Amino acid sequence: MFMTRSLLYGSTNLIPTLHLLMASNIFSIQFQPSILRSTVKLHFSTITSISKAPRRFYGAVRASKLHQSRSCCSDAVVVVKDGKYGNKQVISLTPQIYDYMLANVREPEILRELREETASMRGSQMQVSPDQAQLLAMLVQILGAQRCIEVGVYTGYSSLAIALVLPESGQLVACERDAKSLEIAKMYYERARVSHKVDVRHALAADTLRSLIMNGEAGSYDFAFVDAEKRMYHEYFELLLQLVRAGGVIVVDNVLWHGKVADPLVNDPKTISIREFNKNIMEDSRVSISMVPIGDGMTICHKR
Ligand SMILES: C[S@@+](CC[C@H](N)C(=O)[O-])C[C@H]1O[C@@H](n2cnc3c(N)ncnc32)[C@H](O)[C@@H]1O
Repeated sequence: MFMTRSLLYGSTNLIPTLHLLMASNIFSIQFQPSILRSTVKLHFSTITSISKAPRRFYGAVRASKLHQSRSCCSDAVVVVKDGKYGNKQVISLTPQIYDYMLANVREPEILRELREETASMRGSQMQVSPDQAQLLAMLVQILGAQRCIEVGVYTGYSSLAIALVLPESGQLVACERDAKSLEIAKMYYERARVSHKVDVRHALAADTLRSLIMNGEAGSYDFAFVDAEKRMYHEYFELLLQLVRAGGVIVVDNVLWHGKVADPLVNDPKTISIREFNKNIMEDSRVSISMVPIGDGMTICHKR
């Protein structure tokens, strides 16, 4: 069983929140006792029929009363009761369903090895999950990206997933402030024979992004992934918006922040920063957006 960060954080932070929301009748989801016992693997929720559902619907999921359907997997399927949208069904990821999903991820062997080697390391819950890495790699491939930036490398799981699908002439600028975790990342770039595609920048990410702009590289990148300091999301995004070309993509991780962004009682600086980021991006006509409930939530921003 993979322990993604969203699953882990769900255990400690979401239960009180869920109880609170249930008490306030904002929504009700009945968890199986067995699920509660293994709450380390409780996942917030995710949505099926993304292509069919109107974007507004996702807001309705958060705001309206949710009623659990009585089905064979009654802890999984949630029916949204809302006159405007009909009785839409969304799925709440259980450990069983998430296991199933992960069993359907094509994780390259070298990524599996990196994940397993770093699993016991401090901060390993920060790593993107295999399903997230697969989505990032696919976006890079769909874009035909040559030039990418990652903000927040850690031991290199997501950057390696990107580098593996870049063409031989491709470049990934990998921004990380922690030298120790970069050593592991570099070792795996070597092992995967992608070192020539990765330009490692050991510095504060915002400084690196500013230096790229100063170097005349604005508008020359196809893809960027943001996964570093949460209080800097606004700044990273503004800098990356300069660096990415029209038609390019910026993916921002942790936009659901273990569910805390949806809880008005949580107001620590990181939560406020991500909540503000989410609010601002909704009104930002420079990009089209899609918030995807994968991992801890990722927003895909397409620059116009
Ligand atoms: C969530 S982890 C990145 C996980 C990585 N994307 C992966 O999948 O393995 C965030 C990383 O950002 C780095 N970081 C935090 N603030 C930073 C900053 N201001 N500049 C550069 N790196 C930073 C941390 O050291 C940490 O390694």
